Amino acid sequence: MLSIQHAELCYGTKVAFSNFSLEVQEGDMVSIIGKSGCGKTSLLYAIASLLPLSRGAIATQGECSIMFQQDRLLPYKRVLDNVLLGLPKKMEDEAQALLSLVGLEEKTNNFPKQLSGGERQRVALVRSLIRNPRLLLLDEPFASLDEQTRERLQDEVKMYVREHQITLLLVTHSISEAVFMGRRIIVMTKEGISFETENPYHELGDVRSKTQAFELQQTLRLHLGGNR
Ligand SMILES: Nc1ncnc2c1ncn2[C@@H]1O[C@H](COP(=O)(O)OP(=O)(O)OP(=O)(O)O)[C@@H](O)[C@H]1O
Repeated sequence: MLSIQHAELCYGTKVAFSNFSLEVQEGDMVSIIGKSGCGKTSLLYAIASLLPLSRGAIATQGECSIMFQQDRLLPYKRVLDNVLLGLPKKMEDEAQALLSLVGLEEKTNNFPKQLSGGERQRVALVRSLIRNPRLLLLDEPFASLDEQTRERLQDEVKMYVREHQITLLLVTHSISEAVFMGRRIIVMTKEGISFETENPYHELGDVRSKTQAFELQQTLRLHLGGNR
C-alpha cells in the first residue's frame, strides 16, 4: 500500500528528514512518534505528494487522504458544506452519518467560527474519511480534544479504519495514543527510523488498561530520549 525508500526532504538547504524507509501493508495501522521538528508532518506531506522529496522515492496505491494539524475549514461554509466540498450532493447522507459518528449531528449547519477547536478538528476528520481513502494520513488528529472525547474518537476511528480496511498512518506526540492506535509503532528522528516495534496489545479489548501496554509505553519513552 505504501513503500518509502531512503526518502529525504529539504526546505531550501535545511533538511527536514532524511534516510526514511518504510513498507506498509494494506489495512495495517502504523503510529509514528518522534521529537518535535524531526520531520513527521513533512513526511506526511511528502506521502500525500504535497511536497517533493529531494532524495529517494515514495509509492502509494489508491486514494490517499490527509488530515492536517490545522483544520483548514473554509470559514464562510457551513459544517456540512465543508465536508461535502468538491463532492456530489448525493453524498449528503454519508456526510451526516459520519458527522454523527464523531458527535456533531447537532452542528451540521454551524459555521466553523461557531465551533470549538476540537469540533473543528472532528469536521476535518470527517472530511478526510468521506473520500473513502485507501490510505489515511492523520497528523495529530486528536491533539486539541479533552481526554474523554479523545478516547471516544480514538475508539471510533480505530473501528472505522478496521471495518473499511483502510491503511492508517498516524503521527502523534502521545505515546499512549501511539500504543492504542498502532499495530506497528515507529520512532522517527531526523535521520530516519531509530526504533520500531510491533504492538502485541493492539488487538486486546481494552488496551488502555493493560499493564503490558504500559511497559511498551515505557520502552518507547526510553527510545524517545526520556524527555517526556
Ligand atoms: N515551510 C518550511 N520552511 C522551512 N523549514 C520548515 C518548514 N516547515 C517545516 N520546517 C522545518 O523542518 C523540520 C521538520 O518540520 P516538521 O513540521 O515536519 O516536524 P514535526 O516532526 O512534524 O514537528 P512537530 O512535532 O513539532 O509538529 C523542522 O526543523 C521545521 O522547522
